[in-house]
Amino acid sequence: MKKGFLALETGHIFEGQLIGTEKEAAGEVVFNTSMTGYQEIVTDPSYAGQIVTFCYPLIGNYGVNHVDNESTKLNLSGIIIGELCETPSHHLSETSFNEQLKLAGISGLAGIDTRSLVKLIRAEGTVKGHIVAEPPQTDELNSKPYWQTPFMEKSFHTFWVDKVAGNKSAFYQGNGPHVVLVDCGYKKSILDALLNKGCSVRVVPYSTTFDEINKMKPDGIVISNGPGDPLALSGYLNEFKKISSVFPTLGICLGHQLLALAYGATTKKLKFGHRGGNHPVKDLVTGKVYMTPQNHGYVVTNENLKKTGFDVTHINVNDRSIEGLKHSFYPIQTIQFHPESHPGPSDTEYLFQQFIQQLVQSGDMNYAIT
Ligand SMILES: NC(=O)CC[C@H](N)C(=O)O
Repeated sequence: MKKGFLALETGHIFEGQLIGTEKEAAGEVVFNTSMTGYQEIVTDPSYAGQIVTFCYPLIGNYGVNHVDNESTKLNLSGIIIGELCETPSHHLSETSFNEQLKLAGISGLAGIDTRSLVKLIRAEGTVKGHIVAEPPQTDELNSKPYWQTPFMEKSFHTFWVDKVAGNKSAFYQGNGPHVVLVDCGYKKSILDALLNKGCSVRVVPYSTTFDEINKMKPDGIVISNGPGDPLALSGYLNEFKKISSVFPTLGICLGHQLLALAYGATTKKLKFGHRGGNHPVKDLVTGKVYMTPQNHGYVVTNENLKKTGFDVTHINVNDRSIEGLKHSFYPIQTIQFHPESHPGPSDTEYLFQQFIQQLVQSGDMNYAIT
């Protein structure tokens, strides 16, 4: 394997071996603490613009299959791992992780001391990084243009430029409530969670207007997860507000942030984000704490929240940040974490159940939730 380097905005350089397509890559360097689920992570659209460091030391050991992809593409900019396993063992495995990276045109580095990299990110905050074949010169490392790309500010729109060509609205017939899934870069597991409960689901792009959605006569709306800074969608907030003030709405991750912004809340960037499979979240209504899968760099803040009509329903037990909101007047529930899991625990799947129950009741439907 060829030598390769991770150069960080802080001036630190890590040496490892190039994997995947062995091309140069750049992005915001983040870390994920999940012990399994690398296939779901690399295919989760929310990582667009980011280089993901896997904290778990061995990656690739159970290979890659055709059922666990969260989207049809690998959306992240690169990956960083400790040890790459090239001899996977799993009854579903069809190819190796390295092969998957190559086919998708994604580069990465193996043999990196991920523990010290993660400690650095925790101390310095999320940093920009370049995966390169030659160690960069000091003057390059110190030059502003090298670090100028605003990965997170532009990742949503860059992701959609790539996606639009192959993405059409789709309809999936079920025998339950009709849900419009507003696609901001949705994970397949969100669609599956709704379909498994019998819903009919229409997937529409994030730019679909209230009038267009109204004509579809949905029973409810789910606004999905997605990449980048939620403020990149400022131009669409009015429509999200109109849609959610008429139809029962569930917002997940980016969808949660967008609904909060639409009603006048603010968002900020976390120092190093929440990405992993065991983030404890307290449901303030029941007092129960759930383990949740998470993947986000931005959060809704308490500032202005009173004026929005939203009440906090869930908080993060580690840093007390906002994890869920419910509107006091409109039927809107939003959550910062991922009830659809994949990867991670499905303890909060009950939120889909609650949402669908609400649609059934408001639509006066004769339908049993599975
Ligand atoms: N998973 C998501 O939807 C992430 C939302 C947003 N891009 C963030 O990083 O905070």
